[in-house]
Amino acid sequence: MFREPEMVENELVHRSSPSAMNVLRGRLIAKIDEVLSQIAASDDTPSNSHIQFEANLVLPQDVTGYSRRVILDSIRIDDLRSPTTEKDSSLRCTASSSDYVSVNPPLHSQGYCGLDGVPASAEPTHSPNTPVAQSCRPIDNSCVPLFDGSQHTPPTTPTSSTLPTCHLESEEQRPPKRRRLGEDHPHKLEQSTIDKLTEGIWEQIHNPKSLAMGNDLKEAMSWVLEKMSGDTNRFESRDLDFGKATKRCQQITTSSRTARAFEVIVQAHWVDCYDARLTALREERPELRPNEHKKMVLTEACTSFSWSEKELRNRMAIWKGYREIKNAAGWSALVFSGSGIYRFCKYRLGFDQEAMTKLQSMRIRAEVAADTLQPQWRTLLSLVGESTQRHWRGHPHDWAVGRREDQDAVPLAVTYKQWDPNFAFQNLDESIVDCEKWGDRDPRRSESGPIFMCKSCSLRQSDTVEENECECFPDLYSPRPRTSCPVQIFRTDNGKNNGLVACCSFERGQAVGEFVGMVTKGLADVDVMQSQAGDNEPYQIWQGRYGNYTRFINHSCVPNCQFQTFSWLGIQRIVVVSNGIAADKELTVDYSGRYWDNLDKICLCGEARCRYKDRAKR
Ligand SMILES: C[S@@+](CC[C@H](N)C(=O)[O-])C[C@H]1O[C@@H](n2cnc3c(N)ncnc32)[C@H](O)[C@@H]1O
Repeated sequence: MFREPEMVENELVHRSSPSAMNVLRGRLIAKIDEVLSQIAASDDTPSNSHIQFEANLVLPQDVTGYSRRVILDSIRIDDLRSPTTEKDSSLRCTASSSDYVSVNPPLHSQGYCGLDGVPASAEPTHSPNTPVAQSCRPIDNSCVPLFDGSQHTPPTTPTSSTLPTCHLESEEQRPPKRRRLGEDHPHKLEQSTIDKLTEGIWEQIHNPKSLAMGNDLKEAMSWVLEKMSGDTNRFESRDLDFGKATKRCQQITTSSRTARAFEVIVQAHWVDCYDARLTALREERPELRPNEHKKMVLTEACTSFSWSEKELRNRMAIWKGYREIKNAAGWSALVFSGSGIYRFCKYRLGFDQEAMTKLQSMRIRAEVAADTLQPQWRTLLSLVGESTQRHWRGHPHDWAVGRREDQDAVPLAVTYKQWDPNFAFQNLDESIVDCEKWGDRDPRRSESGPIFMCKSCSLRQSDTVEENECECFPDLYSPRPRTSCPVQIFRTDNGKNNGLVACCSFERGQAVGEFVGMVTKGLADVDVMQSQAGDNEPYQIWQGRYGNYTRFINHSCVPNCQFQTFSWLGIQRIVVVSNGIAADKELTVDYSGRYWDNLDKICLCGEARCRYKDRAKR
């Protein structure tokens, strides 16, 4: 019923005619030019590196099942770079409307950050019980945050006080240059197939509509069955109702995806059963040679499937790939792998040890995300006799994951236990306004409508699909349903306690998330984001006990994100915006000099250009 996709790309791999060679040559020259100019222009490539050109010789799966690497040539980066290569500094944030500030630098030494119960730096400095005086400094025109990063013992509740406060403050909005939709991006590195596969898995796990379960699935299937049995009541032949067609199409598309997930699970499991059958036969018939055992099992299977041996072998090669992915990355990765897995397993480009290591390291992470975001995925496993019990419960960000295969995920509270045995953090989608401080006013509101025009794009903002025109940050602000942001809280391995890692890549200018917490004022002893909407009274956003994943973003002297203010429907928001983030990278912002000036820690960002790594000497 669900056909495996046909191969449409990579046709040239199978041809060797002179014209095919010419086409290949032309394509390669264009590709190499593009990649070289991108790398030459990139800041991230150290000058003493070199680029190696390789080809993959893909052998038939039934011979080895792996591709073989052929090294062609290499070139030094230094030889590539021309003196005219310039850095794009357009994203250096020159103004934002918000600053992170730490309010009266709390007590800290090793690693408790200003956000009540945060992490540790490597440099113990003063007694955790001794408050360190910190004062708020005037705000400059940069939009980098000023986390306090210094607390050792976080307060359980925020306190209003007259103590000096350090915070992030808001400035006029000047958004970073954003890539417009549809704009060409000449400097984009092609992803390898394993990267495409893993990103596909993460995207599907974070998309609440990726699997159709329960009634949706039943309804779609019963519709298909009715249609097949000739009942046309539900969609007359002349019925061109667009809304109905869209709904139906969406239902069937998602259901097919679910059925496809069923298919790969069952096929991977079938390979396990095939091996088990082979082992049993070896014991039953020890007098036969290994090839004879194999032949017997294949013949048995060919008869049941009604396939030729060649056909079965070809399919088995792909199914073995599914099984390898399942063994490395777990069932959840298989379920959410989508159609990309077929191509990956059929052509096996990049299906090597490195890919396996990458898949192994995502095993627990993918399971945490799948269990907490789409717990119903496990019901699919009942087909192959696996446990359908959910293992990871709660909110996806109740867990701090590891990035290596041998690192388990741990409850978030455990990672703060040494500083705060009662640590608790409530995940919010939206900020909450502290009504004790603000009554029924929201200090972030500067316009009351009914019509709101975007200050960035000058187009209309609305919470209805028909009226909204603003597409500035569609992942966060649009009437369309939102998907979860593909990020995870992870255990850093260099003394920063937790951090935030990107599961998928984020384009430059794309929103990572809104800085969400409690909108309050007058707090001391804690880190807050400080901002002001128009002429309103300044406000603070405190993330000590309530907030979202933006709370876990660490500092880097070469950050890949920045804070920016944005007004949606008249309410000021503080948005973490990507400067261009590759999948699997830690998300970072620049906390700014003012934040670090008030800290007695060293910076552990590890960048060659780190400004705060040698603070003792300073
Ligand atoms: C907003 S929190 C970030 C999340 C934090 N790492 C956690 O585990 O909750 C800021 C604190 O993280 C730590 N931190 C962040 N970036 C750092 C860096 N580059 N070097 C050292 N410590 C850092 C500091 O303790 C800082 O006070």
